[in-house]
Parts: sequence; structure tokens; C-alpha cells
Amino acid sequence: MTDTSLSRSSAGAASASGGPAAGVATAAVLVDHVSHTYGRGDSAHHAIRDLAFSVQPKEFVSIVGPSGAGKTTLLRTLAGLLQPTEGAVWVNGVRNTGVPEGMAMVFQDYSRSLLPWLSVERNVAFPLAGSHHVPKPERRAIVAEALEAVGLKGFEKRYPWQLSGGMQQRVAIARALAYRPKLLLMDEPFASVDAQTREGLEDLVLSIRDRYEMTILFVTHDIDESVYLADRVLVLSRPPATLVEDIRVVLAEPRDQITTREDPEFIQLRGHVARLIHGSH
Ligand SMILES: Nc1ncnc2c1ncn2[C@@H]1O[C@H](COP(=O)(O)OP(=O)(O)OP(=O)(O)O)[C@@H](O)[C@H]1O
Repeated sequence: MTDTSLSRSSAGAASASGGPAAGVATAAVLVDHVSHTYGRGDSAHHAIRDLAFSVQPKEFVSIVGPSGAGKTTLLRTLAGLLQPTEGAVWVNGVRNTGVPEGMAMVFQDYSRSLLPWLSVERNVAFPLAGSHHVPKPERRAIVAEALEAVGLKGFEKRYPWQLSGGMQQRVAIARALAYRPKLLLMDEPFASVDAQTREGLEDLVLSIRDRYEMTILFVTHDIDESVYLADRVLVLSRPPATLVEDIRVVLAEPRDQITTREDPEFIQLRGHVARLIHGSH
């Protein structure tokens, strides 16, 4: 059922030339012994320590851990928004020195990530607006496809404040899709919506993963959600966060909100993840 924490060699240490070691150059994401410390001296806070793992293209990886474990810190280093204080992150074989090519991020707080004065379609088109590489007719097609993929065809002219929370998060997801990302980072994206809406959004994410052939890293507090969605669940310890276990999730496909959650393997996995998180307190 489980793969224990990746060893240094399997996570892929950097080669002598400074590039990722052979065999991991094809990884969508390679986290190479990454640590991050906020502040210095007496006020230093070690958020994550020596994290090492890789993610293959099109894999769906959930990241869970106790509150304050450093999940967001890890995601921010993957997004190139934070530079690790030790180690390096590689995205599609390129070492992160800033925000990597082909990456998009979706946050929990959709109300702050959408621009209230722009219509739905203009919010989705926003990342393309400054791009000289995408001609206008193509932009329109990309926006229409993204809105259709998230089930918001017909809502193009509405404004975010005219939509429910779940619909606003769909707009935020469509905007991420407009980047045509190969890597999608999601930080507790469904924490602010009700349980039923959440289930719909979970299934939406699984469908867009297949349709857009993306690699997804998904931070969540919800243990059931982490197992339901993922090919692997990474369990982090309390801070400074280390990798407690890298769990492979093998469940019948396609996943289904009722039958998957009734599957004895699902029930066993969620219990295992819960014990690891509670054990790390
Ligand atoms: N900019 C910052 N400066 C100093 N400390 C920070 C900063 N950002 C986060 N931290 C600290 O680093 C630790 C990890 O924070 P992080 O937000 O990554 O954890 P998390 O696992 O995502 O938390 P949660 O589960 O509560 O969402 C926390 O103790 C937090 O207080």
C-alpha cells in the first residue's frame, strides 16, 4: 500500500554538473533536499527541512500535514515565489530561479484572486492580456474552452459577485487553465465552499487533469479529499516539516464520490493518513 519516504538517491540529488541526476530529468517536479527558514538568528523559523521527492508528469499528488507544517511554504517554493534556503526545485528539468514556465496556481481565497470589476470572461482572459504571443482570436478560443471545461459556459458576461462561491472558484480554475499549464499548484482550493460544492469541484479537477494532461500538486487539510483525488499522498510532519511518508494510492478508476469512498482500500488509506498526521503532533 505504501512507499516509505524517498531516500536521497531515489529523490534525485543534483549531479556534479549542477543539473538533476540522470533518470529524474524527466520528472515534472523534482524537490532536491529543500529547506526553507524564515528570518535569521534568534527569530529564525525553520518551516521545511530537507524535503526530497519527485513527481512524474500527469501525476496527482496531495500534500497533507498538521496545521502550520509548511505546506504553503513548500508550494511557494515550487511556484518560485520563495527561494529555498537550501536545496533546489526543478520543474520540467529546469532549475527554478523564479516562477517556472507552464505553471499556474489556484488559492483558497477566490474572492481575493478574482478582479470584481471584470466580467467572468475578462477575469479568465486576464493572464493572456499582456501576452504578445497569443493573438486575440486565439485568446477568445482559449477562454471559451476554459469556461466550458469548468462548466461555466453561458456565464461569460456575469461578474464574480453575481456568482456563488463554488462558481467563483470555477472561474479561478478557468483562469489557471488559460495559461495552458503543465503544472497546476492548488493551495486548499476548496476550503471555503460547502461539502456538496466541494465534491463537484473535486470531480471537476480530476476531469481537467485528464483533459489538459496536467501534473497537479494539491495542498489540503481534508484527509478524505487527499486520498480521493490523488495518485500519491505526501504526509508532512509538524514543523520543521520533513516527509513522513509518500503513500501510493491505488483505487479503481474513474473515482466516484460514492463507490470510491465506500471502497475498503480507501477507508484503510484514510485511516493510515490520519494516524500519520495525528502521530506527528
Ligand atoms: N513570511 C513568513 N515569515 C515568518 N514565518 C512564516 C512566514 N510564512 C509562514 N511562516 C511560518 O512558517 C510555518 C509554516 O507555514 P505554512 O503557511 O507554510 O504552513 P501550512 O502547513 O501551510 O499551514 P496551515 O496548515 O495552517 O495552512 C508556520 O509556523 C508559519 O507561521
